[in-house]
Amino acid sequence: MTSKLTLKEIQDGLQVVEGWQLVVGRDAISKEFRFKDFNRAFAFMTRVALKAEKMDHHPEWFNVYNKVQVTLATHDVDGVSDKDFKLAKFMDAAV
Ligand SMILES: C[C@H](O)[C@H](O)[C@H]1CNC2=NC(N)=NC(=O)C2=N1
Repeated sequence: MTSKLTLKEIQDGLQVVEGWQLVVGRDAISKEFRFKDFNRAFAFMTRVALKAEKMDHHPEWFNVYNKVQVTLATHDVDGVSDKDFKLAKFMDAAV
């Protein structure tokens, strides 16, 4: 059963991942990834998409050229869950 993390749990989780921030005014975490070019950005998105589908947990993201803006939240609990931090850790390692 996925549970909604408390603010303290989210803040603790943010210490473990790299460069993620709490979205002001929303229960979500966010990070901007920058790459050398579009191909590398899109290859990253492809790797993450396959993992997200396997996890059945999907990012909200926006890509323009070499930048990928990612926001993670768990709709099922209307907040942030461990699934978001699991995907965030995967993304940090998948650059
Ligand atoms: C039906 C499907 O399993 C659910 O809607 C999954 C799909 N992907 C998801 N992705 C995210 N980010 N949060 C969810 O709660 C979620 N739920």
